[in-house]
Amino acid sequence: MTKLLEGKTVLVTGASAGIGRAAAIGAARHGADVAINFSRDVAGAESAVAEIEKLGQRGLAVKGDVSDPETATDFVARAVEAFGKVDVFVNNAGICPFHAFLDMPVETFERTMRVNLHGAYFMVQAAANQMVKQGHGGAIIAVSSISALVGGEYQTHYTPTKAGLHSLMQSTAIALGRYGIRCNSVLPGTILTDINKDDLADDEKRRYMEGRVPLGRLGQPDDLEGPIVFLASDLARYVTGASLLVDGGAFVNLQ
Ligand SMILES: NC(=O)C1=CN([C@@H]2O[C@H](COP(=O)(O)OP(=O)(O)OC[C@H]3O[C@@H](n4cnc5c(N)ncnc54)[C@H](O)[C@@H]3O)[C@@H](O)[C@H]2O)C=CC1
Ligand SMILES: C[C@H](O)[C@@H]1OC(=O)[C@H](O)[C@@H]1O
Repeated sequence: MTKLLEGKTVLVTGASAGIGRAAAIGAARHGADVAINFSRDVAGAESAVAEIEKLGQRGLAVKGDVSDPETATDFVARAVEAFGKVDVFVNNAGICPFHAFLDMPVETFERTMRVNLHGAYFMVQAAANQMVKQGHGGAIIAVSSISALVGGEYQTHYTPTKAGLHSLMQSTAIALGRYGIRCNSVLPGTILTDINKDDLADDEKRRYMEGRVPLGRLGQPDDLEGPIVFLASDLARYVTGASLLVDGGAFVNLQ
């Protein structure tokens, strides 16, 4: 297999499970040393690092809640201390506590904004500052969502954060292009992870969501591995400000 990220240092937020974990392990499989951020799941973080090391790469887990701006500078500083540089930053951490619109609790709305969007802003800023200091460019990838483009009845607090991430990548692509830093997003469809375990425990809902996908199945976390590695790699050297749907065709499936 051609390794696409040989010699690179990759940072991934929220990588103790799900899509972030798949991205981190995928980056290691492609030759990168990988630092992961995690919030609470120590066992998940340790096992992700163990998998990275099993692939012959260096791994590091740094604890921190991304809604706190200091987590961003700490994560980047710890990664640089361990690996000397940051080449790729993947903003993945996110929450989606499904809830109806009319009685959305203020704290659920604010927490979702703070984790998904404010956290991303400060993380991307910290990673970009490090890349600018290094002077040899870099790649930033945001795990946005198909929900950046379409709504969800129980996701009125969530979909604006995903549209915000998509927009953040477009604006940072402009702000950082002169430094050779590329900024793109992936837009996953429905991927089977902890974030939607309760929602999809309802068989009828799960069958409905599966039925919307032309490729005939819901996604798995490692379906994101290739698209994220590609955008991180030099194969995508002229790709910036772009977004890549990874949804089995769900978005285009009107009827
Ligand atoms: N699963 C899906 O269908 C889709 C997921 N996404 C996005 O993918 C990203 C990853 O989610 P999944 O892997 O699906 O779910 P997940 O629940 O397995 O992963 C979310 C990760 O974010 C971490 N996290 C949550 N709050 C955090 C905080 N305050 N600080 C640091 N880390 C925190 C969690 O610990 C977890 O590791 C999220 O941004 C989500 O919005 C986007 C589209 C579809
Ligand atoms: C959590 C949801 O299942 C998931 O999140 C998204 O961003 C997609 O829209 C899916 O609905």
